[in-house]
Amino acid sequence: MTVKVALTIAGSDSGGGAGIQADLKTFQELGVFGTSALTAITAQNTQGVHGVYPVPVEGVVAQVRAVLDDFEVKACKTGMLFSTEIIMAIASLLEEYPPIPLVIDPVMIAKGGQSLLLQEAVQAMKENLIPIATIITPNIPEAEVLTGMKIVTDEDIQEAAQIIIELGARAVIMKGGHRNDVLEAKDYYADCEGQSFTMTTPWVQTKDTHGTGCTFAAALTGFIAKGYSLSDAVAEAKQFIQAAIEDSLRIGSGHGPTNHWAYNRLKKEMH
Ligand SMILES: Nc1ncnc2c1ncn2[C@@H]1O[C@H](COP(=O)(O)OP(=O)(O)OP(=O)(O)O)[C@@H](O)[C@H]1O
Ligand SMILES: Cc1ncc(CO)c(N)n1
Repeated sequence: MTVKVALTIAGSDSGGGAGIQADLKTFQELGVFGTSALTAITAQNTQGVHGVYPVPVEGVVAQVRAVLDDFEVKACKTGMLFSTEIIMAIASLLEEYPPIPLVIDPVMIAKGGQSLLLQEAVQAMKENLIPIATIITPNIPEAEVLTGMKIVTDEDIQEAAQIIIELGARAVIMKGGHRNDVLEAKDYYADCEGQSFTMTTPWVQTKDTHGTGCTFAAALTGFIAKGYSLSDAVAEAKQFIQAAIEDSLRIGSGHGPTNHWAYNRLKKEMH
Protein backbone atom coordinates (compact mmCIF):
# COMPACT_ATOMS: atom_id res chain seq x y z
CA MET A 1 0.00 0.00 0.00
CA THR A 2 1.38 3.41 -0.88
CA VAL A 3 0.17 6.40 1.02
CA LYS A 4 0.78 10.11 0.68
CA VAL A 5 2.24 12.01 3.62
CA ALA A 6 1.22 15.48 4.79
CA LEU A 7 2.74 17.65 7.52
CA THR A 8 0.92 20.12 9.75
CA ILE A 9 2.84 22.75 11.72
CA ALA A 10 0.30 24.11 14.19
CA GLY A 11 -0.90 24.45 17.77
CA SER A 12 -2.56 21.76 19.85
CA ASP A 13 -6.23 22.24 20.78
CA SER A 14 -6.94 20.10 23.84
CA GLY A 15 -10.63 20.27 22.88
CA GLY A 16 -9.86 18.36 19.68
CA GLY A 17 -11.88 20.47 17.23
CA ALA A 18 -9.20 22.80 15.86
CA GLY A 19 -5.41 22.93 15.51
CA ILE A 20 -3.26 19.83 15.13
CA GLN A 21 -6.11 17.57 16.19
CA ALA A 22 -8.45 18.82 13.45
CA ASP A 23 -5.66 18.54 10.90
CA LEU A 24 -4.73 14.96 11.74
CA LYS A 25 -8.36 13.83 11.88
CA THR A 26 -8.97 15.40 8.49
CA PHE A 27 -5.83 13.87 6.92
CA GLN A 28 -6.89 10.48 8.26
CA GLU A 29 -10.35 10.82 6.71
CA LEU A 30 -8.74 11.56 3.34
CA GLY A 31 -6.45 8.53 3.52
CA VAL A 32 -3.39 10.74 3.89
CA PHE A 33 -0.74 9.87 6.51
CA GLY A 34 -0.55 12.83 8.90
CA THR A 35 2.64 14.03 10.54
CA SER A 36 2.88 17.04 12.83
CA ALA A 37 5.08 19.66 14.46
CA LEU A 38 3.57 21.41 17.50
CA THR A 39 4.16 25.15 17.83
CA ALA A 40 2.18 25.67 21.02
CA ILE A 41 -0.02 23.83 23.45
CA THR A 42 -3.36 25.47 24.13
CA ALA A 43 -5.61 24.63 27.03
CA GLN A 44 -8.84 24.97 25.10
CA ASN A 45 -12.40 23.67 24.94
CA THR A 46 -15.60 24.67 23.16
CA GLN A 47 -15.93 27.66 25.51
CA GLY A 48 -12.59 29.23 24.66
CA VAL A 49 -8.82 29.29 25.08
CA HIS A 50 -7.78 29.10 28.73
CA GLY A 51 -4.01 29.13 28.26
CA VAL A 52 -1.30 29.23 25.60
CA TYR A 53 2.07 27.52 26.15
CA PRO A 54 4.46 28.02 23.22
CA VAL A 55 6.97 25.31 22.31
CA PRO A 56 10.58 26.58 22.31
CA VAL A 57 11.63 27.41 18.74
CA GLU A 58 14.36 24.70 18.80
CA GLY A 59 11.67 22.16 19.54
CA VAL A 60 9.55 23.30 16.60
CA VAL A 61 12.54 23.19 14.23
CA ALA A 62 13.60 19.75 15.49
CA GLN A 63 10.11 18.33 14.86
CA VAL A 64 9.90 19.69 11.31
CA ARG A 65 13.42 18.48 10.54
CA ALA A 66 12.69 15.02 11.93
CA VAL A 67 9.71 14.71 9.59
CA LEU A 68 11.26 16.25 6.48
CA ASP A 69 14.52 14.29 6.84
CA ASP A 70 12.66 10.99 6.83
CA PHE A 71 9.40 11.30 4.87
CA GLU A 72 8.58 12.41 1.36
CA VAL A 73 6.05 15.04 2.41
CA LYS A 74 3.63 15.83 -0.42
CA ALA A 75 2.01 18.90 1.18
CA CYS A 76 2.58 21.01 4.27
CA LYS A 77 0.14 23.19 6.22
CA THR A 78 0.78 25.86 8.81
CA GLY A 79 -1.79 26.92 11.39
CA MET A 80 -1.19 28.68 14.72
CA LEU A 81 2.44 29.87 14.63
CA PHE A 82 2.28 32.26 17.58
CA SER A 83 5.57 34.20 17.38
CA THR A 84 7.95 35.97 15.02
CA GLU A 85 10.73 33.54 16.03
CA ILE A 86 8.70 30.48 15.08
CA ILE A 87 7.61 32.00 11.76
CA MET A 88 11.17 33.00 10.81
CA ALA A 89 12.57 29.61 11.80
CA ILE A 90 9.97 27.69 9.78
CA ALA A 91 10.35 29.92 6.72
CA SER A 92 14.11 29.47 6.59
CA LEU A 93 13.93 25.76 7.40
CA LEU A 94 11.46 25.05 4.58
CA GLU A 95 13.79 26.78 2.15
CA GLU A 96 16.53 24.22 2.98
CA TYR A 97 14.40 21.42 1.53
CA PRO A 98 13.09 20.81 -2.00
CA PRO A 99 9.88 22.85 -2.42
CA ILE A 100 6.74 21.30 -0.92
CA PRO A 101 3.27 22.73 -1.66
CA LEU A 102 2.58 24.99 1.33
CA VAL A 103 -0.90 25.87 2.61
CA ILE A 104 -0.85 28.76 5.08
CA ASP A 105 -3.84 29.23 7.35
CA PRO A 106 -2.90 32.61 8.87
CA VAL A 107 -4.45 31.85 12.27
CA MET A 108 -4.57 35.00 14.40
CA ILE A 109 -7.50 35.01 16.79
CA ALA A 110 -9.64 32.18 18.19
CA LYS A 111 -13.45 32.44 17.88
CA GLY A 112 -13.63 33.53 21.53
CA GLY A 113 -11.27 36.46 20.86
CA GLN A 114 -8.03 35.08 22.33
CA SER A 115 -4.84 35.84 20.40
CA LEU A 116 -3.08 32.87 18.75
CA LEU A 117 -0.51 35.05 16.96
CA LEU A 118 1.39 37.86 18.65
CA GLN A 119 0.57 41.13 16.92
CA GLU A 120 4.23 41.84 16.23
CA ALA A 121 4.46 38.54 14.26
CA VAL A 122 2.12 39.68 11.47
CA GLN A 123 4.97 41.45 9.68
CA ALA A 124 7.13 38.30 9.73
CA MET A 125 4.24 36.34 8.26
CA LYS A 126 3.84 38.89 5.47
CA GLU A 127 7.54 39.13 4.68
CA ASN A 128 8.77 35.58 5.23
CA LEU A 129 5.95 33.09 4.93
CA ILE A 130 3.41 34.48 2.45
CA PRO A 131 6.03 34.75 -0.32
CA ILE A 132 6.60 30.97 -0.16
CA ALA A 133 2.90 30.04 0.10
CA THR A 134 1.24 27.91 -2.54
CA ILE A 135 -2.06 29.09 -1.12
CA ILE A 136 -3.12 31.16 1.88
CA THR A 137 -6.57 30.82 3.48
CA PRO A 138 -7.47 33.99 5.45
CA ASN A 139 -10.88 34.65 6.93
CA ILE A 140 -12.13 38.21 6.53
CA PRO A 141 -10.64 39.66 9.77
CA GLU A 142 -7.26 38.02 8.97
CA ALA A 143 -7.35 39.40 5.42
CA GLU A 144 -8.05 42.85 6.89
CA VAL A 145 -4.96 42.61 9.09
CA LEU A 146 -2.79 41.35 6.21
CA THR A 147 -3.92 44.05 3.78
CA GLY A 148 -4.64 46.95 6.13
CA MET A 149 -8.01 47.49 4.40
CA LYS A 150 -11.60 47.21 5.61
CA ILE A 151 -13.38 44.39 3.79
CA VAL A 152 -17.13 44.66 3.38
CA THR A 153 -18.21 44.17 -0.23
CA ASP A 154 -17.41 41.54 -2.90
CA GLU A 155 -15.21 44.16 -4.59
CA ASP A 156 -13.27 44.62 -1.32
CA ILE A 157 -12.71 40.87 -1.19
CA GLN A 158 -11.34 40.80 -4.73
CA GLU A 159 -9.10 43.79 -4.06
CA ALA A 160 -7.76 42.25 -0.85
CA ALA A 161 -7.08 38.97 -2.65
CA GLN A 162 -4.98 40.84 -5.22
CA ILE A 163 -2.99 42.60 -2.48
CA ILE A 164 -2.26 39.23 -0.85
CA ILE A 165 -1.14 37.76 -4.18
CA GLU A 166 1.15 40.76 -4.58
CA LEU A 167 2.71 39.85 -1.22
CA GLY A 168 3.91 36.70 -3.03
CA ALA A 169 1.34 33.95 -2.43
CA ARG A 170 0.63 31.85 -5.52
CA ALA A 171 -3.06 31.72 -4.65
CA VAL A 172 -5.48 32.89 -2.01
CA ILE A 173 -8.85 31.68 -0.79
CA MET A 174 -10.81 34.30 1.11
CA LYS A 175 -13.14 32.42 3.46
CA GLY A 176 -16.58 33.84 3.98
CA GLY A 177 -17.44 32.38 7.39
CA HIS A 178 -17.34 35.81 9.04
CA ARG A 179 -19.63 37.57 6.59
CA ASN A 180 -23.05 38.72 7.56
CA ASP A 181 -24.93 37.11 4.65
CA VAL A 182 -26.91 34.45 6.40
CA LEU A 183 -27.97 32.58 3.27
CA GLU A 184 -24.66 31.62 1.74
CA ALA A 185 -21.16 30.57 2.79
CA LYS A 186 -19.22 32.22 0.00
CA ASP A 187 -15.45 31.80 -0.49
CA TYR A 188 -13.44 33.59 -3.17
CA TYR A 189 -10.41 31.99 -4.89
CA ALA A 190 -7.82 33.91 -6.91
CA ASP A 191 -4.34 33.00 -8.13
CA CYS A 192 -1.30 34.68 -9.61
CA GLU A 193 -2.17 33.39 -13.08
CA GLY A 194 -5.36 35.44 -13.14
CA GLN A 195 -7.81 32.60 -12.46
CA SER A 196 -10.57 33.39 -9.98
CA PHE A 197 -13.91 31.90 -8.92
CA THR A 198 -16.40 31.94 -6.08
CA MET A 199 -17.61 28.85 -4.21
CA THR A 200 -20.99 29.04 -2.56
CA THR A 201 -22.76 26.59 -0.27
CA PRO A 202 -25.90 27.03 1.84
CA TRP A 203 -25.25 28.78 5.16
CA VAL A 204 -25.71 26.38 8.09
CA GLN A 205 -27.45 27.92 11.09
CA THR A 206 -25.31 26.52 13.92
CA LYS A 207 -23.04 27.63 16.72
CA ASP A 208 -20.84 24.54 16.25
CA THR A 209 -18.17 26.10 14.08
CA HIS A 210 -15.09 25.60 16.22
CA GLY A 211 -12.17 24.72 13.94
CA THR A 212 -13.88 25.34 10.61
CA GLY A 213 -10.85 27.19 9.26
CA CYS A 214 -8.34 24.53 10.39
CA THR A 215 -10.48 21.73 9.01
CA PHE A 216 -10.97 23.47 5.66
CA ALA A 217 -7.23 24.17 5.26
CA ALA A 218 -6.33 20.64 6.36
CA ALA A 219 -8.72 19.15 3.79
CA LEU A 220 -7.18 21.42 1.15
CA THR A 221 -3.70 20.21 2.18
CA GLY A 222 -4.83 16.59 2.14
CA PHE A 223 -6.28 16.86 -1.37
CA ILE A 224 -3.11 18.59 -2.60
CA ALA A 225 -1.05 15.76 -1.06
CA LYS A 226 -3.22 13.31 -3.01
CA GLY A 227 -2.31 15.09 -6.24
CA TYR A 228 -5.43 17.22 -6.88
CA SER A 229 -4.89 20.49 -8.76
CA LEU A 230 -5.15 23.58 -6.57
CA SER A 231 -8.59 24.55 -7.85
CA ASP A 232 -9.94 20.97 -7.54
CA ALA A 233 -8.46 20.68 -4.02
CA VAL A 234 -10.16 23.92 -2.96
CA ALA A 235 -13.51 22.78 -4.37
CA GLU A 236 -13.32 19.38 -2.65
CA ALA A 237 -12.18 20.96 0.65
CA LYS A 238 -15.29 23.14 0.49
CA GLN A 239 -17.42 19.97 0.25
CA PHE A 240 -15.52 18.49 3.19
CA ILE A 241 -16.14 21.50 5.48
CA GLN A 242 -19.76 21.87 4.36
CA ALA A 243 -20.49 18.25 5.33
CA ALA A 244 -18.57 18.69 8.60
CA ILE A 245 -20.61 21.78 9.57
CA GLU A 246 -23.98 20.42 8.43
CA ASP A 247 -23.69 17.22 10.47
CA SER A 248 -22.91 18.85 13.81
CA LEU A 249 -21.73 16.63 16.71
CA ARG A 250 -23.11 18.72 19.60
CA ILE A 251 -20.13 18.16 21.88
CA GLY A 252 -19.35 20.60 24.71
CA SER A 253 -21.40 23.55 25.91
CA GLY A 254 -19.89 26.31 23.76
CA HIS A 255 -18.96 26.44 20.07
CA GLY A 256 -18.78 22.73 19.31
CA PRO A 257 -16.39 21.07 16.85
CA THR A 258 -17.27 20.13 13.28
CA ASN A 259 -17.83 16.52 12.25
CA HIS A 260 -14.70 15.18 10.57
CA TRP A 261 -16.44 11.90 9.66
CA ALA A 262 -19.31 13.54 7.77
CA TYR A 263 -17.68 13.93 4.31
CA ASN A 264 -16.89 10.21 4.01
CA ARG A 265 -20.25 9.17 5.45
CA LEU A 266 -22.01 11.33 2.89
CA LYS A 267 -19.92 9.89 0.07
CA LYS A 268 -20.74 6.34 1.18
CA GLU A 269 -24.45 7.14 1.28
CA MET A 270 -24.29 8.48 -2.27
CA HIS A 271 -22.80 5.21 -3.61
N1 LIG B 1 -22.22 28.56 9.25
C1 LIG B 1 -21.58 28.14 8.15
N2 LIG B 1 -22.24 27.45 7.19
C2 LIG B 1 -21.60 27.00 6.07
N3 LIG B 1 -20.27 27.20 5.87
C3 LIG B 1 -19.57 27.88 6.79
C4 LIG B 1 -20.16 28.38 7.98
N4 LIG B 1 -19.20 29.01 8.73
C5 LIG B 1 -18.06 28.88 8.04
N5 LIG B 1 -18.27 28.22 6.86
C6 LIG B 1 -17.25 27.84 5.87
O1 LIG B 1 -16.19 27.22 6.58
C7 LIG B 1 -14.94 27.51 5.98
C8 LIG B 1 -14.04 28.17 7.01
O2 LIG B 1 -14.38 29.54 7.10
P1 LIG B 1 -14.28 30.47 8.38
O3 LIG B 1 -14.39 31.87 7.87
O4 LIG B 1 -15.27 30.02 9.40
O5 LIG B 1 -12.82 30.13 8.89
P2 LIG B 1 -12.11 30.61 10.22
O6 LIG B 1 -12.74 31.84 10.73
O7 LIG B 1 -10.67 30.67 9.89
O8 LIG B 1 -12.39 29.42 11.23
P3 LIG B 1 -11.76 29.14 12.70
O9 LIG B 1 -10.92 30.31 13.08
O10 LIG B 1 -12.92 28.91 13.61
O11 LIG B 1 -10.98 27.88 12.56
C9 LIG B 1 -15.26 28.38 4.77
O12 LIG B 1 -15.39 27.56 3.64
C10 LIG B 1 -16.61 29.01 5.14
O13 LIG B 1 -17.36 29.42 4.04
C1 LIG C 1 -4.63 25.53 18.37
C2 LIG C 1 -5.62 26.30 17.56
N1 LIG C 1 -5.34 26.59 16.27
C3 LIG C 1 -6.22 27.29 15.52
C4 LIG C 1 -7.42 27.71 16.06
C5 LIG C 1 -8.39 28.53 15.21
O1 LIG C 1 -9.58 27.91 15.08
C6 LIG C 1 -7.69 27.38 17.42
N2 LIG C 1 -8.85 27.76 18.02
N3 LIG C 1 -6.78 26.67 18.14
